[in-house]
Parts: sequence; structure tokens; C-alpha cells
Amino acid sequence: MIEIENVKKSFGQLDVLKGMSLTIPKGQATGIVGPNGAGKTTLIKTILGLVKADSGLIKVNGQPLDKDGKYRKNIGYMPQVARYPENMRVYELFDFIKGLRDQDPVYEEELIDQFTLRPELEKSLRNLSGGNRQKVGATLAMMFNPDILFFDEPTAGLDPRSSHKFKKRVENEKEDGKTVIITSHIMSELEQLVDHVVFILDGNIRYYGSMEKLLNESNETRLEAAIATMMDEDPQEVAA
Ligand SMILES: Nc1ncnc2c1ncn2[C@@H]1O[C@H](COP(=O)(O)OP(=O)(O)OP(=O)(O)O)[C@@H](O)[C@H]1O
Repeated sequence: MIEIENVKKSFGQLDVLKGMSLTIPKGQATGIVGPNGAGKTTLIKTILGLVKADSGLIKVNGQPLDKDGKYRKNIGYMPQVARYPENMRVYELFDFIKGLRDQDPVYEEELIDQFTLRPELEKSLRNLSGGNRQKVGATLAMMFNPDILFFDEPTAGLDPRSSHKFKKRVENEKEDGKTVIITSHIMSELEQLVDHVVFILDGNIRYYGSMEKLLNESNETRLEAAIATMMDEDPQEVAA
């Protein structure tokens, strides 16, 4: 479980998180949606300790974030844009991360095969295609079998087959009791994967609750229509 209490973050004059509070339940999947620049990635990075909140409290599994970042051992993160040492080969990157984490991977070989990364292992990261970089990020996020998984726009750039495999994998992770947090602009994808929806607008949480409740309350059958309706109700915020 991840508890977020009145978290604020500004970059200079820009108030990105304006006092957000929410609880992300354990063992379920939560989708974070919102317009470009709404603060989705900033919220994720704040939970991961990669961005320091100006104020507020974040607890992961009941514990406030520790300064040495030990809690992150239990977290996998697939960033929206991954920056790697570009001269490293893919297998060297995997070895490097294993060394850094001082952990043996559980699913390295399985994920390499699942994402057909084996022919890419000898390549330098600078020479990888965009989709294969994404798959490297997905593999790193899941290979240590963490309890909490963050995916920031995971399927952007994946071909349909890889995207399908990725979603199947995430479904399996969920069935295994993992806590999954995903941001995406592809609402059909979230419909398939998530139990709860967080809709961020203008630095605030505009909606937080189950997908089912959201569809019922908005009288819509599809998430895309429900979110679009909420955006239309706040035209100024969306335009901002
Ligand atoms: N390190 C930073 N310094 C200054 N501004 C930043 C920084 N990181 C993010 N921002 C700004 O904070 C706002 C929120 O960015 P964020 O990446 O969280 O949005 P997002 O909801 O993930 O957007 P998208 O859907 O486009 O990925 C944006 O206006 C962005 O330019």
C-alpha cells in the first residue's frame, strides 16, 4: 500500500502537485491518467524518491520513505524515457544493475525470452530501436520480482505483439498479488489492466476510485468517454 498525504511539489513558479492525497491499494492495479504535463510522472518520481516533495508525507507499506532509499529494493520502475549509459551493451547493463542492487534476478531469462531480447543482448544501448529500449526497461523493472511495479507509459513504441505480451505479463504480475501503477494515454489499455483510476488535473486529483464506480457515475461504458466528460467539465483547467 502506498499512502500519499498532502504532497506538494513546485518547480520554480510552477505548482505541479498542489497537495495530493491518495492511497494506492496493495495487490491491485491503479492507472494514473491526465493531460500532458498534468504531473503524473512527477507524482511517480516523488514516490520513488527521485523528486523530493516540498511538503507532505509518503509511506510505502506503512513506512515513511527512508533517506537511503532501501524501500526501493521492493520496487520496479519502468520510466517513460529511460536514459542508459549508451556505450554499454544490453547484457552489460543487466549485469551492472544486478551488481548495483546486489540482488539475484528471478525472471531475467524468462523476460529476455518473452520480449525476444536475446538477439539484442550484444548490442550497445545507443544502437537499440525505440521499442527494444522499452523492452529493456520493462525487463529491468520486473526481473527482480518486486512487490510494487511502476510503469510510465509502458507500451508507447511497442509493436502490437510486444504490447500484447507486455499486458499479459502485467496481468500475471497482478494475479501474483503485485501492486501495479501505470500511466498511459491509451484508455483501452488501462481498461484492460487496472482496477482503480486516478485522474490528475491541474495539480489536483480530480477523480480517484474504482473503474467500475467511474463508469457508473459518468454513465459511460468506456473509460475514454468518462475521462473526456470530466475534462469537458473543467475546460479551463484542461486548457491551462
Ligand atoms: N525537473 C523539472 N524541472 C522543471 N519542470 C519540470 C521538471 N519535471 C517536470 N516539470 C514540469 O512539471 C510538469 C509536469 O510534468 P510531468 O512530466 O509530471 O507531466 P505528465 O503528466 O507525466 O505529462 P505527460 O503526459 O506529457 O508525460 C510539466 O509542466 C513539466 O514541464
